Amino acid sequence: MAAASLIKAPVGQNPARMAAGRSSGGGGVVRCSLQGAVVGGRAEWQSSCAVLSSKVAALGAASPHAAVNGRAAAPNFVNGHVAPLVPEQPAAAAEDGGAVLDLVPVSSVNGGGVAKNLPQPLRISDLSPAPMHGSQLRVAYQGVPGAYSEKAAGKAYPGCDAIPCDQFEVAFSAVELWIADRAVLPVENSLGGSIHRNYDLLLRHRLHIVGEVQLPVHHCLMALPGVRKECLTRVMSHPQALAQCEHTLTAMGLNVVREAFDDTAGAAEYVAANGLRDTAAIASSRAAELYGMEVLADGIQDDCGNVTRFVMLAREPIVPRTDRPFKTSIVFAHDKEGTSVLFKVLSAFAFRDITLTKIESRPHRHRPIRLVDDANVGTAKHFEYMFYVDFQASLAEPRAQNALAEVQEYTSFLRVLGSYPMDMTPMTAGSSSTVTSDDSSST
Ligand SMILES: O=C(O)C(=O)C[C@]1(C(=O)O)C=C[C@@H](O)C=C1
Repeated sequence: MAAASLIKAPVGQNPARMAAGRSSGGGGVVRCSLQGAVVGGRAEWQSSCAVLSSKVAALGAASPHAAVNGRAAAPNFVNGHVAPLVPEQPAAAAEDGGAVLDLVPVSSVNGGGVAKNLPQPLRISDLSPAPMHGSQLRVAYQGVPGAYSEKAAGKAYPGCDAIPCDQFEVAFSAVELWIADRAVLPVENSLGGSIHRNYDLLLRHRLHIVGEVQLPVHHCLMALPGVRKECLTRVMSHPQALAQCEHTLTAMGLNVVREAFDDTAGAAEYVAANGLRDTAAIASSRAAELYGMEVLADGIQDDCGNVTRFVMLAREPIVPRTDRPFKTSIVFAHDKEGTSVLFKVLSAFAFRDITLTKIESRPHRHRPIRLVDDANVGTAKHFEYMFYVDFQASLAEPRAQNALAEVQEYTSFLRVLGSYPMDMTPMTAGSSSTVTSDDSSST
């Protein structure tokens, strides 16, 4: 299988998992047809399933009879990365009108018909296990119980087993090492902006974004029972929380030292555990309950619309659909000087009426990216900046696939971080309605 990989593997990535290539000649894509797939290891099997599912779904879009399980078109999609569109193959029609997905290598086919006496061919329904809800999922988050990340995990996967981690990196590793099924991590806040650390980690790890939650964040100022505001000389919390309450603290006359802590609830726990009667913490009301702190002021965030966006991460991507609003996150880089690459990339979306919801540039000069060439030989490449873009379209939509195929023309590195349901729950403070999560079993 020739490998003209066009979506490059960042440093530390397994290039085999980044198989992608052009439809014209020598594609790194695992070449499949609906009549059967030449499958190798698990990763290739998954890639061929994803590519086949996109073709079956495209057939489903073309004719009502070929619709499979009512699912709309799935993306042309390999291991979470867009594979260029491959020419459609005529599908073998099953008796019930659904397309037959023959993923099992057949030893003999009599006269072009389906092979006899072999295991039944897999169907799309076999590839999409029944949705598993939070109650059986282990979800890693950064912080201790009472952190907003814990609340976000519960919103994303109601009833899940939330696993506290002392660092964001540990949450990523917990999923990669099968200790957790998902990770839920904050990526931006409506007041404090992006949480850059996690953008960098998204690039360095191979997890996929499979969902998002928008969490209204309602901060409380708290201290040990009986401590009065006038006795305070210090306020501790997560830097984001301190930034989100800066003006209110000043307005309250608390011109005291601000001290950063790993997470909001951790700050409350620390003050309580050490009996600090000159120190307050900024955290959630649940943290106050958990650690025996008294709330001195409630709702001290500078803006009542204070919302933090979290993303849900998994080892495998979901197969995007078009039956609900989807968002797609990508990261790209280029090494072409002065060729208005950004303008061309943004126009690839604008001319297809695709709305962008985020653009973030991250300096990357000193951290090489591993690029994989046509012979699967990796070389380290330095880019001045990595650009993160979120757009409102599903990879199941041809306009999104075609936009990304065009973006690939302009960039030296492109990776799809995920295509996932948008969190459409109302953004009222304290709203805790559940979000459409990735509806997949723990993978
Ligand atoms: O410290 C917490 O409680 C977290 O969940 C982290 C975090 C963040 O990193 O932004 C999440 C939501 C709030 O914006 C404050 C802090």
